[in-house]
Amino acid sequence: MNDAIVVSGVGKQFVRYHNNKPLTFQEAVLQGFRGMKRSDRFWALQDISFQIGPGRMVGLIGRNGSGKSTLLRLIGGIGRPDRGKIKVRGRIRALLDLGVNLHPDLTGRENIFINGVIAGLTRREVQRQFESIVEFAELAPFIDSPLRTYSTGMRMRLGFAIAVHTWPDVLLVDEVLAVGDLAFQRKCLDRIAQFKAEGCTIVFVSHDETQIKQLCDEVVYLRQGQLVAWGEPEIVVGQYLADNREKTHRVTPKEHSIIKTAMGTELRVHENRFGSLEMEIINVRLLDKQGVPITELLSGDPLSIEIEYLAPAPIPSPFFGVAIEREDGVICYDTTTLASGEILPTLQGRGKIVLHFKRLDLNHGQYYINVGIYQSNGDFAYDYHWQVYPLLINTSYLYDKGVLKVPHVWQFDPAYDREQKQIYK
Ligand SMILES: Nc1ncnc2c1ncn2[C@@H]1O[C@H](COP(=O)(O)OP(=O)(O)OP(=O)(O)O)[C@@H](O)[C@H]1O
Repeated sequence: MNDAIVVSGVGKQFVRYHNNKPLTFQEAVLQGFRGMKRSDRFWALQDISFQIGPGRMVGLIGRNGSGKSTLLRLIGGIGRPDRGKIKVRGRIRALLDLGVNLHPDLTGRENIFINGVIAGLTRREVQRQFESIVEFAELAPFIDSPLRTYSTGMRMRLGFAIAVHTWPDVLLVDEVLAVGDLAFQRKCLDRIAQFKAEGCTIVFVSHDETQIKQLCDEVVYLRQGQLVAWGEPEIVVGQYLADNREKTHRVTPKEHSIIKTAMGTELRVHENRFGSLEMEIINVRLLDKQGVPITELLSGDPLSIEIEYLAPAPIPSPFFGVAIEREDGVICYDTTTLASGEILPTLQGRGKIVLHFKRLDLNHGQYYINVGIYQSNGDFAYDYHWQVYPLLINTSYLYDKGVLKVPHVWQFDPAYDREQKQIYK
């Protein structure tokens, strides 16, 4: 076999415990002993088969609880499949629960030595790598403090730094990039890209489809423990996103009162409004640099998009998205709080979030600002307003083509020909 990883017919069962277990004998009698069965078994993974060639980078995608981490753990040798087989060639390094093996009472320095050795390095190798690990983790001033004085982010950085200073043939990465600030995430991604360039086989779990599409050669899509698709990132991620959109359609209530926005558009579910409405967008304003509500903007001017929301019950870490769509359906720009590295806390009640564009260099034309609030994993939208907020972009010159109006000047040099002739004389 030439493949680095072969997963064949893998199934994994877990035990699920029930909450309705009777607490007292009296309750058990009242429930007719139905709740006495404390648990049952379920398949977290079923009949999963795929192969990964050496040096390939493969993304695992799927909704919450679809089995991604379980699969990654099994590939990493943590637990055994109940059915089927997994074969991995070479030394594996798993970036799963970073920081789990770090000891709180030992200093950063001591942890580097112990964990380096656990990861298969000799003491001398750790010694040689030490400075580089500390530098990567950006922890030099704290390296002799006990780990319990570190923040979660600092521990993660140390865990990641130790892990990436070993030389694996197969690297397993589970969502670790959601940790730390944007600059550190960038550094982790660069390091992973370097591993890839050095021929390391990588399996990568992420909820960020854009990242998956950018980095991976292949994608495996899991749904409820089953393999839905495996192949080209563009196609498989496309299928995953289409499924998510379908879920948003499914959770959108059949009927809801029609609401008129401040701009005068009627919001109608299943027409221009989609989502479970557990959390609602109650007002959106497009504002110019003076904070004045607008529906027209001069290309190159700043624009702020103010979104007011209402969450009657707590909503854990939702994310907000804004897309600029041209009248003909071309998505000119699409961004989310998540993509910008903003992890929001649990939100409840009324609140406001504003997205500021320093300048909007779009070409002249009619656009819409689409606005959405999404469940933390992007499984579905709580509320998504499509083609509700119009924005007309004006430019002083109407003959340019394309989506962008890139600031530019033409510079003509009449002396060029004369100068060239002199040079070649
Ligand atoms: N040790 C365990 N015991 C019992 N059930 C488990 C265990 N580990 C995972 N599960 C269950 O198995 C299913 C798959 O979980 P898994 O963590 O692999 O999903 P995931 O796709 O990684 O989810 P997420 O995106 O939330 O991390 C879930 O229903 C989860 O509750």
